[in-house]
Amino acid sequence: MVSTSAVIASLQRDYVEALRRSDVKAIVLTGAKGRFSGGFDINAFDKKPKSEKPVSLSIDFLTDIVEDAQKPSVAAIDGIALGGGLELAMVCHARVSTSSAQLGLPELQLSIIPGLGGTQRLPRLVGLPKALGMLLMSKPLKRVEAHRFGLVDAVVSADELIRTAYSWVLEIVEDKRPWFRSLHRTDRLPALEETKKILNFARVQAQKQSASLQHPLVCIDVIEEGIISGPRAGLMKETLCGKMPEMSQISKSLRHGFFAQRATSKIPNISNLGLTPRRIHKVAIVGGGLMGSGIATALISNNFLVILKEVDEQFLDAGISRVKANLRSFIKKGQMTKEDYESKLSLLSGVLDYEQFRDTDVVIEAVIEDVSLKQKIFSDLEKHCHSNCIFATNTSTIDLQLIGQKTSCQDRIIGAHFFSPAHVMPLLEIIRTHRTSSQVIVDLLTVAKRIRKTPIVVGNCTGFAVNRMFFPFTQVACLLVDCGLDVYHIDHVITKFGMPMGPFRLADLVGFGVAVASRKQYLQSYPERYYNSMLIQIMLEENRTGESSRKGFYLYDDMRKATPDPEIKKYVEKSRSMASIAQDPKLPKLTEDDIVEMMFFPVVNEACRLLDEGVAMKASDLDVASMMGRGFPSYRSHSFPLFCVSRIIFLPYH
Ligand SMILES: CCCCCCCCCCCCC[C@H](O)CC(=O)SCCNC(=O)CCNC(=O)[C@H](O)C(C)(C)COP(=O)(O)OP(=O)(O)OC[C@H]1O[C@@H](n2cnc3c(N)ncnc32)[C@H](O)[C@@H]1OP(=O)(O)O
Repeated sequence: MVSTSAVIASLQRDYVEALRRSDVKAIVLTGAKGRFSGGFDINAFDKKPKSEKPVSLSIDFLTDIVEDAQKPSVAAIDGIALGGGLELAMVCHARVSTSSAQLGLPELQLSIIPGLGGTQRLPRLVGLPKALGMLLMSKPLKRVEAHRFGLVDAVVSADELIRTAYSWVLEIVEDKRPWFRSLHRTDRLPALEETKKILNFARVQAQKQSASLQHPLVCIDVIEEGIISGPRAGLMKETLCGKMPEMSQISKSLRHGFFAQRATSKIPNISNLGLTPRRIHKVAIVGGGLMGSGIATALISNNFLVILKEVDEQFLDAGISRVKANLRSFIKKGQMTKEDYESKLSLLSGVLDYEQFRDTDVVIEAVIEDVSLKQKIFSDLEKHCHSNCIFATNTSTIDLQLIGQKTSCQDRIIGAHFFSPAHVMPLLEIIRTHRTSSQVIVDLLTVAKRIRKTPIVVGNCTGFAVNRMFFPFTQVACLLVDCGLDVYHIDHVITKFGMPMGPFRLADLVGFGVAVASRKQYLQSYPERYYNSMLIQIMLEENRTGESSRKGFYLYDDMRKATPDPEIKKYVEKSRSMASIAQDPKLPKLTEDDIVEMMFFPVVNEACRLLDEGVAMKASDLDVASMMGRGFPSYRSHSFPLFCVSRIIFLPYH
């Protein structure tokens, strides 16, 4: 792979040469293989720049040489123009794109300040509100919108792209078209007062979106500097802010996450065998509950033919209604059109028996966590499906060999553990036994990519990887409460650390019945490191089941708003009296960091065991599992270096 600095150096050399040559009137910049540019090589940010002198590519090259040149340039954009790629295109004096083009500045999702003038040129081309939305949400613009907002000057077919760009740039030379230097445009910038209002609103939104991250606010400051003090001052501030050490630490974590996520489907002795994924067209789902309907939604949304089997009409209607509700939520979020809704729903059919299973390519079982029921289903599937059909189970904990015990096709049995809600959560945990065939794994990896899930392939054990890694999380929380710490203080500290919710709010969401059932599995499998708190059991016995009963560790109103419940004091006291632990007077002095470490160090230990036992193949897979399966804050692996399991450290087990 050619290094970024080499690419930039050759671009600069060729550009200067083109400007020098008298036989060159104008310049067209374009990409290769249907892509303009995916942006800077993200790896380059870990390399120390050769020269100590801060060479500003943005000013010395792009602005002074390209934009202020005596010869016009036009960017011919096909495919993606992201990050530095779009910034380069915006330096040109016009932009022509194909209808497949995607143009965006996704840098902030990596805690990188767009460093080639994007913070100055984008607002001047598309207007301040649109530019802020694109930058802060890392949301690209596509064809019609890109043209409507003025990011591109024309949208043509791929065949016409270069020819149109050539004629466009020559018409600029002949003064038949305007010669815009986007850095100096002001026609799309609001008045100063309006600018301040828009920027302050953006600051509030950025804070709401992620209070702990500074780089979105820094980016807004850089934009503001350019509008108030002039675009060149903005470029200077952009260059300086791009080098802020604290942001580069967070960026290091986010860039690790970017590559780790892409590395999960690289599985030694599986993905490098050259196996061709088989055509998967029709998928059957057994069980139309919360998970089954979510999985069905994910599949039909990505054009799979799906049959949903339930035990009777009532359950089937309920399952299909859940799928419809899920699709409507996509429409509400602007992720699906009303026309799409009908076409996707037409891919789903409900059944009450196995008759239509004969030509299914994959079956995903998603019934309750009952071993004998699952065994019966797999035995029936073997009778009704063709001999290459893949049998997947959505179980979150049960040993796959147990599930497939009553079949003779263990090579086709695999785990497809979705995370609730299955049509939203990005992670798919693929569990293989030592008998699962490589072809079946490759096929399911392909399904995962098609439904836009990030797969991690793990071995077969109680809890697999994600739930096993995090089972100490709730254990320690209950231990700390039995030792005297407050339930809501623990939840507050963990939420403040960056988790989507604390362990007790999570227990309410999952439901106490599931929590108690899965704990039994862990007690059987890992008795030596199991803390048997009675807290949840006590509450379950008094019909507190969590969010579903509107009473758990919190009280819930009709809008699912959680409010601390003073009533739980009696359960906590009963649990403490049953625990054989003396109240620790030092406990109230625990700092928030102490609590975070006590909650996460055992998780890191469990992660290291998963690696040591070969259940997980790469530490970075477990980083991805934590971030995408449990919402561990991706920007945190730097401040909690122990957690970034890639740097394995065995810790004394708390
Ligand atoms: C000159 C020395 C530099 C020293 C540093 C000093 C800096 C000073 C100046 C600052 C300049 C800043 C310029 C700019 O503002 C900053 C940037 O441009 S940051 C990068 C912005 N771009 C992105 O964030 C895009 C990220 N990529 C994607 O979104 C997607 O990959 C894609 C491009 C849409 C393609 O998607 P897919 O087709 O699904 O393919 P994959 O995602 O699987 O990717 C395929 C393959 O490519 C690797 N890859 C993709 N993008 C990058 C990238 N930007 N850098 C490095 N590698 C990239 C990806 O990891 C996959 O690799 P594989 O797994 O196949 O090995």
